[in-house]
Amino acid sequence: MKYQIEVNQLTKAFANKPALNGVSFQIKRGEIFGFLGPSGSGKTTMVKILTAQLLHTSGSVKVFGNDVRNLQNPEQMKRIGILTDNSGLYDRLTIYDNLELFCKLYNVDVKRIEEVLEEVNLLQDKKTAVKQLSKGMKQRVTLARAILHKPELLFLDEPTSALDPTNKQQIHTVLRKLNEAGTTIFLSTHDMQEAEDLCNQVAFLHNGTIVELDTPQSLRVKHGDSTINIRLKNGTSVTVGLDEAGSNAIRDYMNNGELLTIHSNEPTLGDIFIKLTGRALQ
Ligand SMILES: Nc1ncnc2c1ncn2[C@@H]1O[C@H](COP(=O)(O)OP(=O)(O)OP(=O)(O)O)[C@@H](O)[C@H]1O
Repeated sequence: MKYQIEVNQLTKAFANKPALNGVSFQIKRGEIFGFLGPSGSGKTTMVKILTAQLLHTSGSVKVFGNDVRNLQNPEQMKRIGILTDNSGLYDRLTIYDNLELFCKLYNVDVKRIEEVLEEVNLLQDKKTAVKQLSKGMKQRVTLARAILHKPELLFLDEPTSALDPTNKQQIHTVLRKLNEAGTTIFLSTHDMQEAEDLCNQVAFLHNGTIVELDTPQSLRVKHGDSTINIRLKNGTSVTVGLDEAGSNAIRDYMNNGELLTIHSNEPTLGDIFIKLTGRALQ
């Protein structure tokens, strides 16, 4: 099996109104695939379709090489983990007791609870009731629950939305480690920095259609203007091209001791999204 996920000409309509239209992409094992789009572009709908919670209108969707409906089989369902904004945690139970319930559901040894809480940096809080947790801590419990059964494929729908930078970083660290250990990740986000930091491949979603799909690096090269910005010690700035004239200019500034800093003018993913769609992701 070459791909963990294969989507071909997918369409999803709600009451004849299309939410996703002609969407195609493939995700290889071990990738972190970013599905980027502003509010209402169809990200959650895509996650629900890929996790067999919602049926698509037309096109084909394969997960682990089989029709997505195979995920309704509990044994197949155990191969995936899902984190959505609907946490499904029991507020009055402790972190540990919440995870214990899921251990029973997934037939996972309770020894795994301490291991997973260590991973999300919550071991010392295991006896705290969920209702007493901060938003960031709660989200880390939700992540712990999603990875409790060591899924091969993890779906994350806006996992760090509205979290502070520290909690966001902690979640990113966990995701990187999981990915290094072989977990494939489908990440829906409107946070372009998150996508730059984590993803091997990104799809830009606009009004239910993919308008661009590539590696972040290739997108930056494709949509960049191939120039370098030079700041000189006298306070002025100069823009030069990535050509012989540009390199001669840089060499001269260096030889004359005039050079202060050099910056590439590569666009961010956010810049590229605005260029393609005319609107910001946030
Ligand atoms: N159950 C539903 N019934 C009718 N329309 C729906 C339903 N679910 C989603 N939609 C519509 O489909 C479109 C895509 O919604 P979706 O929730 O997938 O977007 P999103 O990118 O996840 O947005 P957000 O970031 O705000 O969660 C929207 O126009 C939404 O109103």
